[in-house]
Amino acid sequence: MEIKEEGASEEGQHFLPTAQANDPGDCQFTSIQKTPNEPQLEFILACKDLVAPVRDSKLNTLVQISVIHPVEQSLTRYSSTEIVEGTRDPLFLTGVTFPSEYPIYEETKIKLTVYDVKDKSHDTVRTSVLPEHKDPPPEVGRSFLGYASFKVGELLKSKEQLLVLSLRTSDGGKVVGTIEVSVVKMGEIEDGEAEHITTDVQGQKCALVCECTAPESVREKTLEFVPINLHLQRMQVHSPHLKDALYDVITVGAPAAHFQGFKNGGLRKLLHRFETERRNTGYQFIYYSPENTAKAKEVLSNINQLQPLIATHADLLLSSASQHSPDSLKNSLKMLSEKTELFVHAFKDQLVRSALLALYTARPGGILKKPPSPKSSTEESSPQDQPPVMRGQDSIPHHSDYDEEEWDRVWANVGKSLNCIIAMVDKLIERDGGSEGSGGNNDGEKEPSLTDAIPSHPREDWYEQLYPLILTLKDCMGEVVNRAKQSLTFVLLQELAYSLPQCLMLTLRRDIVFSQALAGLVCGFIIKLQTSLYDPGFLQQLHTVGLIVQYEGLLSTYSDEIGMLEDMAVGISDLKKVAFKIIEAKSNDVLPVITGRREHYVVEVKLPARMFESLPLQIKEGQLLHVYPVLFNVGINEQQTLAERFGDVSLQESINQENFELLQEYYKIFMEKMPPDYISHFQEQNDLKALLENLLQNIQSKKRKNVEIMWLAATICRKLNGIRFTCCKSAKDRTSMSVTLEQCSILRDEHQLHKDFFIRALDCMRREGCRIENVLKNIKCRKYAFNMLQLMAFPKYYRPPEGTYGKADT
Ligand SMILES: O=P(O)(O)O[C@H]1[C@H](O)[C@@H](O)[C@H](O)[C@H](O)[C@@H]1OP(=O)(O)O
Repeated sequence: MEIKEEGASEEGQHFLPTAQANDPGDCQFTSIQKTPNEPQLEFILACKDLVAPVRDSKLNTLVQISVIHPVEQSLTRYSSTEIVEGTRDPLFLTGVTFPSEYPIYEETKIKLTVYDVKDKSHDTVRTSVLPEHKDPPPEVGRSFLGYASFKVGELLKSKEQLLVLSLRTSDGGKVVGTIEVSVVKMGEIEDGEAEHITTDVQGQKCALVCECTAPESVREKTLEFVPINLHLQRMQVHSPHLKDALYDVITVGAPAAHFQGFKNGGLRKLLHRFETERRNTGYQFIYYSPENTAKAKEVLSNINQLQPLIATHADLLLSSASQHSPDSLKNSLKMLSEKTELFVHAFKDQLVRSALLALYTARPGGILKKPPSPKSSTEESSPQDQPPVMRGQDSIPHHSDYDEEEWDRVWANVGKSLNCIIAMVDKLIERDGGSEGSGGNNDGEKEPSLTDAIPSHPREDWYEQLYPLILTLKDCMGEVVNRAKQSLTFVLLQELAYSLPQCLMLTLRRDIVFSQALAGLVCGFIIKLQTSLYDPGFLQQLHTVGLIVQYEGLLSTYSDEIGMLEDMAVGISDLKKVAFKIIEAKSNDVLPVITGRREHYVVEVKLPARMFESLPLQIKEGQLLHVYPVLFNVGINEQQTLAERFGDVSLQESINQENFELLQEYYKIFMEKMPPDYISHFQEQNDLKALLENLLQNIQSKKRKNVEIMWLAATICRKLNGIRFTCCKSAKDRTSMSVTLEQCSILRDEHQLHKDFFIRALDCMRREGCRIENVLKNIKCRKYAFNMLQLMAFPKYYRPPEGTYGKADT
């Protein structure tokens, strides 16, 4: 994998005011020779023999880079390296880059301060300008180890542009190790000389890249999101007799959270365990199903909408009453009744009831208070059956006081209050000489007892009669809202309280894996689109069915690769949430744009006008184009032998079975949605049904290292116009064996490669072809990283020729 440093720290660029940077006074300083647009200065850092403050304790080091400008003599924090853990000789991958416009001169001094970081969570680096003699204030979570400084000129003029400086304690006395500063020569990385830099330098784990391009505070471990060794493997076949043909396979390292490691397994297992634990957790956390959680959110949202509406309609009713207007009174009552009924209906679910009990059980204690109750004006002194109502936080009853029926009564009180209002309105209108009642409740029924209980008032004031009833309705409603909000929030908190920390870790892992998978998919989709742009059958398939995306995995179900495969399986499955949209490019910028959130992403692919014009209308109109990802895995190396003899291959078996079903489902949709004439021609050419049956038999046969599964899956994918991927851990060794074998098989099956030449062609591809270049690019050595012993465990056609493999430092 390559790491490239790009650009320079924006943080650093903002420290000095522009006026100062352009100050003619600066000309007295010696400028650094440079080519326009190239960084002015780039260097990398390494420490040696660091002395830990406490003997034998581990060091997690970071270097803070500060600049002392020759005019100001003030110290400006410029950037810092990544943290390198657990070594006294850290080599930092994060370089230091000063862009061409940054005002540094040979006289500019650079100060390097080395810290031991104890608590990474505090390690946000703040920018500041300090007087030179002042050290930065102590940082929480890190302790100062030592510092060194040098002038830029000294570095540039040093032998091989390398300085080895002693690191000293702050009083300048004790030496606590050395720091090497080494200039990166321009073009070095572009020339490929630095291609051997990997994420794991001499055992030092590092996940940072392009550090200098972003302010340190917003660095989030960039490299974790980058796919490993992503390439397009293309075979183009020219033949004097047959049509030319093109075969593409995207090769990429397994999308997995490599940096987090696989000690606890991968996503497939972790997600499953998380769900199970959540469900089975006992008393402290109550498990609510996703449906209940959704219901709680829905009820809360209904309450928030309806409560103010009801209050408004209640006020309108009072206003109609004060105007003594029967029609307006009836209308207001109608609206009030409708909304109140909706409100009451919202609580029909058992959830609030059970959540109230759960809340009560979780937080015993509190004071019981008398509830408001709906009553007509005559009922003031004789409430019958009045339920106690809890108010606010302190209202949760003692255990012995809890009355499970109470909620029903509180809730029913709203309905009763409404009925009292209806009865009163009827009465008032009736007494006012109106001949019709207001209609009672929804069914046209009145509550006779309530109506009868309202006494007659000559020349009565409607407002005064209705006001206390409206107040009671609002009170009763307030009581219901209080309880419902408390209990439903409690439901939502259960989920959060239990799952938040684990959920965040899992989400991060899933995001890391997904982003790697997505990068590969976007690449594969764009390539497929470009190669098939003038194939009408393909375009029709694209918008009517969508594309199959088939991944071939070569990971073993043993040791770390189990977790890798578990990550990969989830990452690939998550790709079904991605849809593509093709738009016309309006400028030269044709980079794809990804929008959306975890549940749904849209990738906009831009095509130049001429190409865009040739697309079917549906695609031009922006129809979303879907993908159907499937993964088939067959471990082939010595680790898989161990898994088969002493371990467990069930992960591979279930992945293959599940994905077979997905593939079959795609085939079904394909057959249903593509036009009949296309299908009849397609069937004449390909017997997909037989291939699928054969694949299923092989999946179920439990044969060891059954590579037939991969061959069949790849063949089916090609016949279905799909996008092909091949993956192993680093996509350089096993992947190389597999894609070359696939290419030779295609030449044999589709392009008349004679069987006598099969092995020769295969060896030749592996020895001379682009895969050995891929290996060279990755590890600076033309050797597949296999030894004899490993190869003995490989299926026959996966062994490279003599001389192309051996001990290689990967
Ligand atoms: O490209 P890979 O097959 O994942 O490379 C493996 C190789 O197969 C194995 O023999 C060797 O010991 C290394 O583990 C390679 O993995 P790296 O990720 O270290 O390249």
